[in-house]
Amino acid sequence: MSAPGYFISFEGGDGVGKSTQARLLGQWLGELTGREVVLTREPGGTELGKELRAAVLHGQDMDPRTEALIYAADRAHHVASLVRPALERGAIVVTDRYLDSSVAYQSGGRELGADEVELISRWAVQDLMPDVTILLDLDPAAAAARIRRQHDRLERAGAEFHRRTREAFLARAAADPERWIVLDASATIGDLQAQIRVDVAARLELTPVVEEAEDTVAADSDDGFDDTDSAIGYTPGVGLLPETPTGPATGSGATRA
Ligand SMILES: Nc1ncnc2c1ncn2[C@@H]1O[C@H](COP(=O)(O)OP(=O)(O)O)[C@@H](O)[C@H]1O
Ligand SMILES: Cc1cn([C@H]2C[C@H](O)[C@@H](COP(=O)(O)OP(=O)(O)O)O2)c(=O)[nH]c1=O
Repeated sequence: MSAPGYFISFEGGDGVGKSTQARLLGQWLGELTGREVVLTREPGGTELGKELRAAVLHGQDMDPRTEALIYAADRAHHVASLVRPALERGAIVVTDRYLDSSVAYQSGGRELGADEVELISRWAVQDLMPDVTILLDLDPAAAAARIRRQHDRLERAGAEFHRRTREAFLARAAADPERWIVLDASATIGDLQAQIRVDVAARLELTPVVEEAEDTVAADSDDGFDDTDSAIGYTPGVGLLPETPTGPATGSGATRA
């Protein structure tokens, strides 16, 4: 039997806007459903994960298999100690990257076998997969221009690496349209968030309550993580909800069939 919570992942290249959108979605889903929301990320969603993140992003260079295993180890601990217990409590878990990043970066980017990379991670997490995965797709050069902090080891991997990674994400999404939502990340933060809310609510069979959701987007885009650069000016609450609500405007929460 599957856990009573919901598991949502954001995927895409570096700087496409995943952490910004994950934070906004998590905040809205909490208000909408009244459920606990756990906002997390890979690598580095746990204390041990922070050490693994530092090693893989800022440590010495390493061969692709070592890199793949560090991401898988981070994921195993993340799922066992944080994600699965939260889902079992009925929480909504929103993660900034998950297993699909390994397939895109370590297989698409580093050119290890896709099936092998997926197998390692599937083993690590005992096959726990997201209910919904949102791919924010953007030209890697445009995404890199959004990153104002110093680039890490993966971000320095080169244009061809990031082109392959983008293609791998798109191919993976095309192969499983029931799980994936693919969005053009060149849109504004507000327009993207509005679309994500509509799509996620539909996939998870949640009924958005527009009046209650309108006030939930804060101007502060700090995602709580220490090394992401996520400051941009925009008008809170403007353009963050669809013109036409997808569900009845009455009611006090969300329903799941
Ligand atoms: N849709 C967007 N348009 C323009 N800038 C954006 C957009 N989304 C995010 N940003 C900005 O781009 C930078 C990277 O965003 P972030 O959410 O940290 O991306 P990621 O988590 O994918 O690396 C931040 O400065 C953020 O404010
Ligand atoms: C989770 C994961 C991330 N990565 C890479 C992608 C990123 O370049 C880097 C760190 O992820 P992240 O902090 O999410 O980067 P960004 O905010 O720039 O998108 O690790 C992998 O190569 N494999 C993985 O399995």
